[in-house]
Amino acid sequence: MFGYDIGISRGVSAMDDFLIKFFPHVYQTKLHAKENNYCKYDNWLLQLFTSSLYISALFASFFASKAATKLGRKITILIASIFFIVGAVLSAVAENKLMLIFGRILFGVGVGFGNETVPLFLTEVAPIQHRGAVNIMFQLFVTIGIFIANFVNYGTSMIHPNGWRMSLGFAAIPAGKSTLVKIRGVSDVEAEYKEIVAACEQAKQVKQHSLKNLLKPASIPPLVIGVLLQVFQQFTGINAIMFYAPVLFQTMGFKANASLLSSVITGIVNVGSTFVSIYLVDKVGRRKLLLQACCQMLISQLAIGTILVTSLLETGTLNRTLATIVVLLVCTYVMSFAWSWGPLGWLIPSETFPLETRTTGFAFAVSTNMLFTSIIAQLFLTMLCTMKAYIFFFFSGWIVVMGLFVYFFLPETKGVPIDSMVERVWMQHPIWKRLF
Ligand SMILES: OC[C@H]1O[C@](O)(CO)[C@@H](O)[C@@H]1O
Repeated sequence: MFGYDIGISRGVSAMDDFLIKFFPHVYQTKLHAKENNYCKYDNWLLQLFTSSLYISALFASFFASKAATKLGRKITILIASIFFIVGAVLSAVAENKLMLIFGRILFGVGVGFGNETVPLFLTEVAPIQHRGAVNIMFQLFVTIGIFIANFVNYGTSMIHPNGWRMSLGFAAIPAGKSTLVKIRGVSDVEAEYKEIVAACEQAKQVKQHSLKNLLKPASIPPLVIGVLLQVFQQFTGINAIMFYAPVLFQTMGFKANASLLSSVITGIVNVGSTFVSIYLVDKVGRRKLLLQACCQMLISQLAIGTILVTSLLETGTLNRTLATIVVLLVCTYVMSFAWSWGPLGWLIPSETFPLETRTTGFAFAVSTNMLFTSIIAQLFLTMLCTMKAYIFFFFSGWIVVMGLFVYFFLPETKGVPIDSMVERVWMQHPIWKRLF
């Protein structure tokens, strides 16, 4: 659901029928703008369409953390599905901006609940030697969601005038199915009920006041790392590509169809490279993947920036060869993100908190992800409009900072049981051990 939405909003916000209905000014600007005008989609309300969802998910993740502790992980996931269905239906039938944004907000609550519980659940149930791989199933399905959304948008963009409604409404299908499966027969109720009772009992055992506990030494390193990994994950610039690839490729001078096609290609690379991570994460560990990716992302971004600044800004177009090189570089960039910062941004915070602060601590990581995703969603088009192709150098600078952070502050957590992090990881680390 999370991935599907990331993929859907970018395509929908470039569809003419959608713009004419809700953002006629943007449509007018688009009509009169040249193909490669960096500012044609710069409209704060249009950006709010994308980012409202993440702002609501940000707040929802804290309620979800309470629900995950009190009701258990499974019930919280079920609650997420209900919000997904209502939110998707409301935005699909929207007749005005208010309905549209309200639908996005409800959908965002679903994302907050889902993103809080699913990665935690996976980490907790996984056998230790495959913990990384099992957790990365979350990110794998995020990338698959993005990919499916690309295809859906490609098809619905040819259906006038209501194709965009289908794109938004289809989000209800997978959520609807899982909820129906949940509430299907009567025979399962007993087992389910027992699980809920057991979960509540367990939750009572865990000491409350977990907010206060977050400031204890055992929780400070995972909190700092969990929050910063998410900030950095977004400052790799990935969502500038994920949300706005069609817009970005059009801005670079590709024609409308070619730009959709290029984003389908990046979608395939994204899914494929996540499998690489599943295969490697419990073998080579987390640190090596993150550091390798910083090098590859840096080189790709610098090269894209240089090509665009030198040729596009001067001549206004990219020739075929350069355009192909840019697409290839976007692929090498997405590839390295997908086997590192994408999945590990979720895995590491889910495996490093002690039990008493796990759900609250993880909620900080989730909400930081949402906050910075929405900041990028909200600001990217404005940044593109002012910085133009120099935006790639802006993200490159961040990649250097995050590489240094990993090198100095992030210990390896591969193969360490989640309840032994304090003795086996934090107390052994040259910097973090000073806390104890
Ligand atoms: O696959 C790319 C996607 O992965 C995420 O970083 C989530 O982990 C999203 O913010 C991004 O759109």
